[in-house]
Amino acid sequence: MASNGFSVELKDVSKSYHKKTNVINQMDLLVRPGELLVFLGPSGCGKSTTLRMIAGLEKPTAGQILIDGRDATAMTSRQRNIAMVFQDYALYPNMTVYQNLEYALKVHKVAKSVRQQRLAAILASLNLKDYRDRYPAQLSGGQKQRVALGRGMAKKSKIFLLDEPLSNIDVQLREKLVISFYSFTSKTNKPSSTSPMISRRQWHWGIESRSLMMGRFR
Ligand SMILES: Nc1ncnc2c1ncn2[C@@H]1O[C@H](COP(=O)(O)OP(=O)(O)OP(=O)(O)O)[C@@H](O)[C@H]1O
Repeated sequence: MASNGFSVELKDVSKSYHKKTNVINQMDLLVRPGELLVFLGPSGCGKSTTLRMIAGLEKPTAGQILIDGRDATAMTSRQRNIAMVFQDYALYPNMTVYQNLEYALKVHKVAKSVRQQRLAAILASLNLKDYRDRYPAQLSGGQKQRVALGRGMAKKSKIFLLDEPLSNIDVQLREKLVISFYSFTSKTNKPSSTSPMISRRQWHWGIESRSLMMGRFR
């Protein structure tokens, strides 16, 4: 597919903690740019571990991870160009919603006018306009998850790793958010569930899923 998003490839990857039985055993996986992959499975089967290895937060015990076709072993998190939304949100407690979203853009030296425009659109699409000046401690779990999701959207990362990003969000809002998220990360900017690359059925998997990974269209 013509795209400048990043591919993710796992080759024969295994992972054990404390030299015990493998949590992940010889896993092979290829996610091409623009593809969306959802991990489904029982608690403890290794979904988060897989995402954490791709993000560089855990090292595989064996095997190789390639990001954009390059060995990820020596890559920093920034070089991997990954946005990861964690189960625990990982927001900065001393920053407001707006500042949390803006921080990533400041680090990447995005101009103020562009920041303002992009963040206004993200706040609107995530139903967060009324909360922009609140601190994380003043938000519900679902509102915090939306801020964490917004941060990945703001950065326009090449790869999104979302670990239970929607578990605290009610069903109606889930669908709206997934479509908003898709439109922000897609080249076409169409919040369409009829995209040739992602079928409606896959969207429902995504919406209901516990962990999901998506490459970015662009
Ligand atoms: N830091 C760690 N040290 C030791 N064992 C760990 C560590 N992190 C995870 N595990 C174990 O590895 C296995 C896989 O955990 P992981 O968090 O990847 O599962 P999961 O599929 O994401 O589960 P859930 O759906 O409950 O979040 C579990 O048995 C867990 O107890």
